[in-house]
Amino acid sequence: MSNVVIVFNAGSSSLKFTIFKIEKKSIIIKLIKGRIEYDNETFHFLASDHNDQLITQNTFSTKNKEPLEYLFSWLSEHEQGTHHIVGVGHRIVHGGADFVDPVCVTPELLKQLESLTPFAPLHQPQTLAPVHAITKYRPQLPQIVCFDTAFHRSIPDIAQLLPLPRRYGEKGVRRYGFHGLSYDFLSQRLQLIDPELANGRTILAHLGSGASLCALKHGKSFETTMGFSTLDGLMMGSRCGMIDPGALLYMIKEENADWETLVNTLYHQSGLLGVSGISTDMRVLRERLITETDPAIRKHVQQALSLSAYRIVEEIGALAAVMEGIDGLVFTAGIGEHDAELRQTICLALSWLGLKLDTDANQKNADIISSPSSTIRVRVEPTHEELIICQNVLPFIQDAL
Ligand SMILES: Nc1ncnc2c1ncn2[C@@H]1O[C@H](COP(=O)(O)OP(=O)(O)O)[C@@H](O)[C@H]1O
Ligand SMILES: CC(=O)OP(=O)(O)O
Ligand SMILES: [Mg+2]
Repeated sequence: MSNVVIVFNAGSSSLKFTIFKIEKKSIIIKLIKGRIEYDNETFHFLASDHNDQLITQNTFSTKNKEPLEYLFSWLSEHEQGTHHIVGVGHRIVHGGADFVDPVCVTPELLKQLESLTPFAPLHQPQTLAPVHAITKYRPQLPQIVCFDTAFHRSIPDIAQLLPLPRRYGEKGVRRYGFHGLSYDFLSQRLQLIDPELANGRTILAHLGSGASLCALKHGKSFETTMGFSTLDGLMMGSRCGMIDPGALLYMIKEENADWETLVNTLYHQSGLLGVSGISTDMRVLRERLITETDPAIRKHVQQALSLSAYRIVEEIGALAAVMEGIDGLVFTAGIGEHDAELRQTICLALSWLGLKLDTDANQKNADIISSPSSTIRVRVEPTHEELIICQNVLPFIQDAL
């Protein structure tokens, strides 16, 4: 019987999970990886084995089945008495000012984390949902939560302030930063494969459905593009990123926009979707640029792609300025790992800094995509938020291993 840990990585567009086998108390081996994707009143369940071979693919109506209940019944069938679940790890998007280190779930802790929902009104309930589900379906399992905000606690105090009246700061309205588990993983990975970048001035670019940059200086987060909320910084799949707050004042005054309308506009209808009018999904937009025959639609798709790249270049410039230079650039997450075209646009725009792209290596999604004479080393590195969460779970469950 193998001891296994289940890790949940709930994000804006899906709930990913990974099942890890734990050997000799500390060796982590990936067994199964899967995701649950929500689509109106249905959910899709996909799972693949350690060789990334698809083992299950199903679609259900949420009226008939609760996704996590299904996951546990699937697990019971699938494991056939071979797996013993010893712990569960979760990504929680917001730890507020108080939670930095991973912590074991208690009813009291859950209440405290729920009280942070006003700071991340969409993500906090999404990332807490699997915690609630396990409390319901497997209450005996120890659950450990890890925070997306934690890695950014090293950002200088001055950069954590928002230039608003003091009373907002006192209520917790300040800059936090997100995608910290991804950045923590990458900084540890760089320590192994490229210590010079890990300890130098490196910009980590997490480009997925949600997107942000982290300025990694001497191994720590020095600045990041998301701030108070997951709306800040880069343009994303359906989120606007940084915009002039005057645009919100306009929506409120001229269109009587209420909270729900603003949430829907800024979180769900903006970004790539808003500008293209077509999709939140980078792959769909790339395809559409090739197949679309209507020049007006093509123009909008092209503008969405160009604006997304432009905003990344702008923010790289800002982060390089506050770090007083840049030695490395690392692309990660769905878009960062796979979209050679976007990486090329960004890298060409940074050639004035001495960045030289190896276009062949870039097309192949190679580990290093800059040429040897480049002043900035550019890497493509898959992120693994689930692995870092599993590592964080292990100290809590040593007695059970
Ligand atoms: N081969 C690819 N080329 C371009 N974009 C891709 C590719 N594969 C995935 N993506 C994009 O990555 C994004 C999703 O990234 P991901 O990191 O999985 O997001 P999340 O974890 O936030 O759900 C989508 O926009 C998707 O189109
Ligand atoms: C913090 C955030 O934006 O997360 P995600 O990319 O999962 O939406
Ligand atoms: Mg993600």
